[in-house]
Amino acid sequence: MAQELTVGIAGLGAIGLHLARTLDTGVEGLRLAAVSARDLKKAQANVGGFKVPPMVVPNAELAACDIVVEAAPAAAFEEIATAAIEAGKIFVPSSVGALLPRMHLVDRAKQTGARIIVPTGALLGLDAVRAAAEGEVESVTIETRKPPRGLEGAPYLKQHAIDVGAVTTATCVFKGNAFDAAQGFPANVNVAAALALAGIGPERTMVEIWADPGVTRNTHTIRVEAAAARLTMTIENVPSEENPRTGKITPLSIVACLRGLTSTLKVGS
Ligand SMILES: NC(=O)C1=CN([C@@H]2O[C@H](COP(=O)(O)OP(=O)(O)OC[C@H]3O[C@@H](n4cnc5c(N)ncnc54)[C@H](O)[C@@H]3O)[C@@H](O)[C@H]2O)C=CC1
Ligand SMILES: O=C([O-])CC(=O)C(=O)O
Repeated sequence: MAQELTVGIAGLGAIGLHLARTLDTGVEGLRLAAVSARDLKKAQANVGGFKVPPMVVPNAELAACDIVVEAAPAAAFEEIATAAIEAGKIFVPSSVGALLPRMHLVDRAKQTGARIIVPTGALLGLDAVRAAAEGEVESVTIETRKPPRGLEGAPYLKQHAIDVGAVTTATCVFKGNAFDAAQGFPANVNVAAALALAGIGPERTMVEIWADPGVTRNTHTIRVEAAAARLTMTIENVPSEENPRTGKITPLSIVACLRGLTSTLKVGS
């Protein structure tokens, strides 16, 4: 049998707590060893009833685990990522947008032996996008539509004095590349960052963000025009109760991603 890998999770919100609970119920080849959070006392209470309670540690100490999953706000990304990468571990980011302006971490990982594994997260089809990007790709676009409250608090909206609370019809609030989208909407379009990394990069990947009172789900449509194929794919994510910005499928995607690190049978590229 393959060796068991220990997992550390940074952040116990919509993604992290769900993931922690799933690992505690038992996932072959993986053991939840440690968690971190902003409020360590609250974290202790959250995991206290687990079958096998993990250690509650500061962010940097998660790097003692084989795999570090970041599921914290983007502002905490650098501390969590740096510790894991310096220690040569497997780093699985949720705040993928925060990786785009820190691509030096990828170079550093090459030196330390760390790996950075970006999960598909709230998106779909990154296997096909990666395959297409092995050949010629003309264009990659993503259109994100969220119920207005799923965009609340984004720095771009504040800078441009856009009040999504007042939106009554579908309104395009951003059009630009994935790099700028990730900076302006750090808690809303990590999917665009993941798409950019899978395909043709953050400068060439084009993004539209819509505040749409007509949708109840966080909806992402990817369009890829490539020499080998044309892709059009849509995912409609049920917003999680804990954080309406985050689709419920996100922690499930991370569980699937972690299983892929240890499973004998792995499906999809
Ligand atoms: N890759 C993807 O497809 C997706 C990524 N995300 C991103 O994943 C990240 C986590 O999302 P959610 O779980 O929905 O957020 P959340 O807000 O529900 O949970 C974040 C947790 O981190 C904790 N936290 C705050 N500061 C911290 C610190 N300095 N160190 C450690 N923990 C800290 C908070 O107390 C909270 O419990 C966000 O950046 C979000 O934008 C969200 C949805 C999809
Ligand atoms: O959950 C979603 O639909 C997408 C999301 O928040 C993100 O990409 O950050």
